[in-house]
Amino acid sequence: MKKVGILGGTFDPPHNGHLLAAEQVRTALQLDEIWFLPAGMPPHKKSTATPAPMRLRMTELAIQSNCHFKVNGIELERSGPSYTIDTMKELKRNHPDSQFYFIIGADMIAYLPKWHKIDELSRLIEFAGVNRSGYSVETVYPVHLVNIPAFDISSTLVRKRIKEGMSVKYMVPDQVIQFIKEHQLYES
Ligand SMILES: Nc1ncnc2c1ncn2[C@@H]1O[C@H](COP(=O)(O)OP(=O)(O)OP(=O)(O)O)[C@@H](O)[C@H]1O
Ligand SMILES: O=C(O)c1ccc[n+]([C@@H]2O[C@H](COP(=O)([O-])O)[C@@H](O)[C@H]2O)c1
Repeated sequence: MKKVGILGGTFDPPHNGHLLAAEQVRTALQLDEIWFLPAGMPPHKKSTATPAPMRLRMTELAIQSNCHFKVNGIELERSGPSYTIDTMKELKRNHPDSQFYFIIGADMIAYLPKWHKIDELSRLIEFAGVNRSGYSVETVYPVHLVNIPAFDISSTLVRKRIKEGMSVKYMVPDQVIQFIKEHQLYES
């Protein structure tokens, strides 16, 4: 069986906290690959400001330097909320030779009780959880915890800094910064 980590996210934009978490989980759990999964319409966010094709492209640019990282656009092909259970059922059907670990930060660990069909989902796949500043990793759900050097950064912070004209170098991969500048994202 191939062991595959899935990092689902809005990636508006992707940042080095995502890359750090993915690489730490990959090595700690000896996963073969990490698939970055941009969410079409994230279930608990009302709207995403940036169109899906741009978030997909930024995610492709972000992962370029790691040969174990791939991007999977499956959720962008579906309309309606991107429930993880639907995605993972489809991925399992299409890749019967793979065992999936869904990677989540501590904010999402806290939110697990509210996930759609969470009991069924937690029987279907494994969860890998990473710490994140300001959130507890305690949960009643079975989560493989991976302790990472906390990088206190979020897409919200990146968007805010760009809007205020502050540097995001070393917070966001250079190629993503280039894309953001070319398309004048997050400036207003
Ligand atoms: N700095 C970080 N450290 C660890 N995990 C993170 C970090 N940033 C994001 N994650 C995790 O990555 C996944 C995708 O996150 P997402 O794309 O929503 O980024 P975000 O920074 O949380 O965005 P936003 O600020 O817009 O809510 C989530 O499971 C989230 O918990
Ligand atoms: O399926 C659900 O109910 C569910 C609820 C909250 C979050 N998720 C998934 O968790 C991942 C991280 O979410 P977000 O909003 O932090 O980008 C992303 O892949 C979401 O689709 C999934």
